[in-house]
Amino acid sequence: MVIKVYARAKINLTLDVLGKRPDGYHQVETVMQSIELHDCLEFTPLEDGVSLTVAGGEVPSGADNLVYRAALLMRKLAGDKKGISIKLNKNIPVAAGLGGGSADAAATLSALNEIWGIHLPARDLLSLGEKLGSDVPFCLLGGTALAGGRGELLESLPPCPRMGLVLVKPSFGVSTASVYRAYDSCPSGKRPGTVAMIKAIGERDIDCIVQNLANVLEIATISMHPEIAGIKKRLLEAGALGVLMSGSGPTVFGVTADLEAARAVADRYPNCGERVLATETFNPERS
Ligand SMILES: C[C@@](CO)(OP(=O)(O)O)[C@H](O)COP(=O)(O)OP(=O)(O)OC[C@H]1O[C@@H](n2ccc(N)nc2=O)[C@H](O)[C@@H]1O
Ligand SMILES: Nc1ncnc2c1ncn2[C@@H]1O[C@H](COP(=O)(O)OP(=O)(O)O)[C@@H](O)[C@H]1O
Repeated sequence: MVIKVYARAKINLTLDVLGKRPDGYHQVETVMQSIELHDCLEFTPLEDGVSLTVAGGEVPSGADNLVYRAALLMRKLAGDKKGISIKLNKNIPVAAGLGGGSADAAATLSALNEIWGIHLPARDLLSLGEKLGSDVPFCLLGGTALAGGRGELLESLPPCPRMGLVLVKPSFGVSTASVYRAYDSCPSGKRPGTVAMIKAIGERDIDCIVQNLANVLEIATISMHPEIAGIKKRLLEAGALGVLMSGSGPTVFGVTADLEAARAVADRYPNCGERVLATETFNPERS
């Protein structure tokens, strides 16, 4: 029996950094949004052991993979011998600011919670997810949410209106740690209007959402990769309503009225060696 699961990526509609914490992480306040772009995972129960094969992405296939680490965490809880074979089909660009590894880890925690009959309540899964990464709790919840703390304090928000998205991922990846380090030495830019963004989402006002797109990490990542500013400019010229770098980057997303418009903007975008994808926002209650 093979159980197939989607692991959806995320974008950050706002990202504010409120300061540095004693544990070395940064206090963040960010409106996060699930998107349709997803990895696919296939789970096949085994007598014992954990095996992982990866297709389609430059990611570790052993114990360093977040899927493998999530399976080991769940196996400890499962007590008696439990085994699983996992096939990970990567579609989400890696080290891109789209939460790909976090999404895969969250999908693995949720799937094994059922397959191995552990049935942990949601709050316990969220605590486990936090051990694997700051974005994993959001990826467990999905939809539209306000995240605080390191990213583990979540408040669900009303579903964002369905919007088209054009994702432009340059050929390089960036490490989240290096971006936060660069941020610490950058002058802080314009602060996001998080309250105004939440109001715009509640009113399902796409124009107002676009006007409130803001990410304070952009200035740090652009200081290391100035070409990101050019991507933003070209996406707007191709017809995006608004543009923003997602998370620690380097992916830039352009917002459009719907998926069809996103495909049209992606076709018009003058590709300079980037990976360009058209997708849309995802909220489970809408599907
Ligand atoms: C920037 C954000 C925004 O959603 O996403 P991505 O760009 O990674 O998608 C997240 O804060 C990234 O979360 P995640 O990618 O899980 O980072 P983690 O593995 O937890 O941490 C990697 C490193 O980033 C730094 N880090 C991460 C989160 C945080 N709130 N403060 C930090 O300073 C720390 O140096 C940490 O060691
Ligand atoms: N299943 C996975 N998918 C993607 N990256 C993974 C995975 N497991 C471990 N990683 C590692 O996690 C790092 C962050 O990857 P990813 O989550 O895609 O980036 P981001 O945090 O920028 O969204 C990468 O350097 C990658 O090597």
